Amino acid sequence: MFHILRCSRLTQGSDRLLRYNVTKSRDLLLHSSRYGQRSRQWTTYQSSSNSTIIRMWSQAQKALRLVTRHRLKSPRVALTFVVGPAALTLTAKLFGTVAYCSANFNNNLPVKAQSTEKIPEFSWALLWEFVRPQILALLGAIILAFGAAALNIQIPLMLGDLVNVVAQYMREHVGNYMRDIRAPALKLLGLYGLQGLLTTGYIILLSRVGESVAAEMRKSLFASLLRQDVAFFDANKTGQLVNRLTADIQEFKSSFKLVISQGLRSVTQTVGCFVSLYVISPKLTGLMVVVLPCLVGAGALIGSFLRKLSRKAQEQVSKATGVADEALGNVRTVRAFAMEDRELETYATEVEKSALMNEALGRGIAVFQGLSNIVLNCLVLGTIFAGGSLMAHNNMTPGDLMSFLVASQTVQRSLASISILFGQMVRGMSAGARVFEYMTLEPTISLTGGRQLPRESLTGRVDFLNVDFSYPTRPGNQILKNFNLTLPPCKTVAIVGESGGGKSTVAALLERFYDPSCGAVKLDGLDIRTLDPSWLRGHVIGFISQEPVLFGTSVMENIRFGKPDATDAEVMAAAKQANAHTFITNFPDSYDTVVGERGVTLSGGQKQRIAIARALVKNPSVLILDEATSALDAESERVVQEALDRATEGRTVLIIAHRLSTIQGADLICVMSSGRVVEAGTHVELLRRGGLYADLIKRQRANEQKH
Ligand SMILES: Nc1ncnc2c1ncn2[C@@H]1O[C@H](COP(=O)(O)OP(=O)(O)OP(=O)(O)O)[C@@H](O)[C@H]1O
Repeated sequence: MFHILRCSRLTQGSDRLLRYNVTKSRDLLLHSSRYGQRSRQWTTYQSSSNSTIIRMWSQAQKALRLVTRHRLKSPRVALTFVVGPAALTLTAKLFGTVAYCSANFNNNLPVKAQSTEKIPEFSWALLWEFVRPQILALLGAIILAFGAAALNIQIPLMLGDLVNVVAQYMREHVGNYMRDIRAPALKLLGLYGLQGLLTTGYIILLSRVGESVAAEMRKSLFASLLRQDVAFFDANKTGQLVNRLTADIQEFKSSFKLVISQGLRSVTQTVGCFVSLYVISPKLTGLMVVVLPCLVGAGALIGSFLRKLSRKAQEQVSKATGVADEALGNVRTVRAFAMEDRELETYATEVEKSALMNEALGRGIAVFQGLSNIVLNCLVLGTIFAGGSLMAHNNMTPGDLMSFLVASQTVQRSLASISILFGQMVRGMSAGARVFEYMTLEPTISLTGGRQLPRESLTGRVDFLNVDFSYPTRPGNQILKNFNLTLPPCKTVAIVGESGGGKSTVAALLERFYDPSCGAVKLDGLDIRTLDPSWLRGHVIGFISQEPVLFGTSVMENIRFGKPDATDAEVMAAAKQANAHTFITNFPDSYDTVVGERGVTLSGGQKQRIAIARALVKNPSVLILDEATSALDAESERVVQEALDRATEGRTVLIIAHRLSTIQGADLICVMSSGRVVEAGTHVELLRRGGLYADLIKRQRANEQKH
């Protein structure tokens, strides 16, 4: 029965592990679930230990009844009947649980935490900044946890007193059993009650501290991430950044809480119970001091082997999850190519590999547990033999032996938990260090600071003067070389040229997403590096891209994104200018229509017109259109083009174009090649010149005729 129970718990453990990994890609779920698992496991571990003591006591009572019935008065026999079976159950159960928990705890290590990626340094000073506002609650939690641990040291001694009363009554059959047992029993009960209260108190306080520290860390990290340069996001994957915001902070919070509560408790109990053990029986304690380190060492060896197995299994599960994540994320492409079966096959292969690895891990855990049970039962038997011999020579009472066994279990349990907590602390500090790394990162282009020009006097003239530029992620690849271009106020300038020639890069420099390595970008004759970047992006420049990104909120909120304090009337005026008002008001919820994730419920043309309204609501002096109509069909293009023509009136406009038909009316067309402008003029002038532009037009017309 015991074995079946254990097996079922093992299976549950693997299932949980698998579920946990399957949700890995969904960071938020993963981490709440991971924490859930950890606290569940910890509770299992704790409650099973506590229930073991209760079970031990009830078994001892059963044995006592047996002894009384058979009038067995010899202490040796009493020992065998009373303490022996109970202690055997206790130790087997306790260490079985410890083995299970240690193995399973390690199963749940995040792959990332074990990977070989460079780990930044942990900053205690920064942690202090977050903990300081909660210092009173934290001190309160520490005091309560310390009190609970101190009481736990008393429990074995009081259990011993209780057993001594029982044993004496059995031996002598004098006195009033109920009267004699009442005082120690009530004392023990009071102790349990007080310990329960202290435990509740410190868990509540610690959870308050943990949650508030984690929330502040999240806010601070998110604020720091939002401040970073665009180049930072070129170099770091969004998933990894979100991971720091969720997984790492969750890991740090769990470790912080566990290390303070359980760590303090375990260390206090280990030291306290060890002193108790020595006071009860120095000889037996000496024996334990010799044997215990050998067992702990052997356990650590097997544990490290299991950890390696666990890591491999988890990496495999992550791989399988990656396949599912990609297929589900790109389900339209999978459907369009009818690749469902192939995706399923790939996923199934990866899942089967991970199942095999987890099975091997399960076998390893089973062997570990089996061995632990055997060794620990032998240990208890040894203690009983040695203790029995001491009792036979009247050097120990049954109560002392009971106290010794319970206290030694507390020591073993505390040692096991310290070893687990040590690993947890290392992981927590690594996670914290990763969080602090980005929290302290200073962007090279700050969000604010610099001049803001009066709106009335702003002409909107833009100059690119001798600009050289390479992307920070590819410093060896120079995109712009001595690039010069002027956008005269209220004129439309189009840039055309080969794909990858650097047209969008010009727009990115104007928005000051990057700074040129040489030369300058000027607005109204002022280097934009001297201007306030938030003012520049928020008030001066409007940007409409080929694939507009909308947020999953209402149409109203999406347009207002361009100017948070815009009134409803301003939003509607912008929508009218963008040819969007009619289709928006045709929706049943009008401007309150929720557009779905990234605007998935709208057509391409509708999305684009909302994006135009979003750009127009801030009434920008300079408008950048990056291939704004190239993703649309002919009818949508016509409607959007109409909106754009209206939107560009009275502004300086930079059009980045592929389809040359849309820019023929531009005041100036610049042809880019090898990172610089090689031809410039109007459509007619350039055609007449018969250079690169004329070639591009010819090629495009030929292509159109072919189709
Ligand atoms: N964030 C980035 N990090 C590194 N390199 C980049 C980045 N963005 C673009 N590039 C590179 O810079 C070069 C110019 O890209 P850009 O997008 O400016 O070209 P483009 O002329 O707009 O191209 P297309 O017409 O195809 O959109 C390309 O070689 C591209 O690979």
